[in-house]
Amino acid sequence: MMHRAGFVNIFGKPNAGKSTLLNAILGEKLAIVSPKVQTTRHRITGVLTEPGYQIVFSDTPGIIDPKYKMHEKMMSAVKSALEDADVALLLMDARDNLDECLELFASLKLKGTSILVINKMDNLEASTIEALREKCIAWGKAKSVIFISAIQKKNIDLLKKEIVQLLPESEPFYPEDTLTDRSTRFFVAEMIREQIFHLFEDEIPYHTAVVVTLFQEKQTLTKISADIVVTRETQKGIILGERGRSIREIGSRARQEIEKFLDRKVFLELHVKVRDKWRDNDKYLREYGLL
Ligand SMILES: Nc1nc2c(ncn2[C@@H]2O[C@H](COP(=O)(O)OP(=O)(O)OP(=O)(O)O)[C@@H](O)[C@H]2O)c(=O)[nH]1
Repeated sequence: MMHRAGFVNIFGKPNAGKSTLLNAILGEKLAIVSPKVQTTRHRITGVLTEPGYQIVFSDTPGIIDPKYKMHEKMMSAVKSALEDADVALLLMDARDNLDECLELFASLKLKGTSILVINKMDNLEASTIEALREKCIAWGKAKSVIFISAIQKKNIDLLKKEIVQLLPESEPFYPEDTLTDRSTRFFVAEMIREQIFHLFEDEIPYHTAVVVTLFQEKQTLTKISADIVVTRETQKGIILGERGRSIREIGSRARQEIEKFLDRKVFLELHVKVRDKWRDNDKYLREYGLL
């Protein structure tokens, strides 16, 4: 039987549901999902291996202002990801302005084939879906148009089938049991960062990076230390909370998530560090794995 394999990039505006879709397809919690925008800083690659095919996914950051150096890096990641993909999933929220999204997608220099994926169909009436579908098909720039609900896992199998059809004939790129080529440390850092997103409003999460400084597999548990890096002393105070209440909360929630992910007991130690302007500094960005 012919084997297909290739690279697929999910592309869309912040909050379109890229991380949720990736998780729905892979069935594992790989990318962090949060109702706030711009939580995805890295190119996360998930690998789906099934009989007859292998799909290598990349969850690229949404479109954003190159306001900070970090954002410039994210934008260049978006560009290269688009260039080297066999298939691009152009993902949009069904409630976003259609014309605006289509214009945006049309402006991308896509090399491979693209599928227009309209997410959050659970928010729409059937008649609205049909009207939208007609407009999308009339656009004509995508190979196909698929409505999904990433959160309810609706039409995910249909989408997978469509992707596979568009993949080139190729041997698999990764061993069969590979789920991702990101290190466990990376996911651990993301899980800690996710708790910061859940616990703090406004500015704080955007000024925060998490670096895992120690990852030790002991006989009965895994010992992990991590630094939460912020830009100002006042932010450090907020992360710590009154008598360390907030950081204990972050630690206990993150530990539970990490234990589920690693499927073993975890001892988690968190420290808060102040690094002035870390987001504009190449040295720090490299250290935090953002370069
Ligand atoms: N109703 C509904 N909400 C969804 C669906 N998919 C995602 N969401 C929600 O939309 C929000 C954004 O989802 P994410 O997956 O974090 O979006 P993203 O595109 O990865 O966002 P960034 O990380 O900011 O680039 C979250 O609150 C999700 O729960 C869906 O199918 N239906």
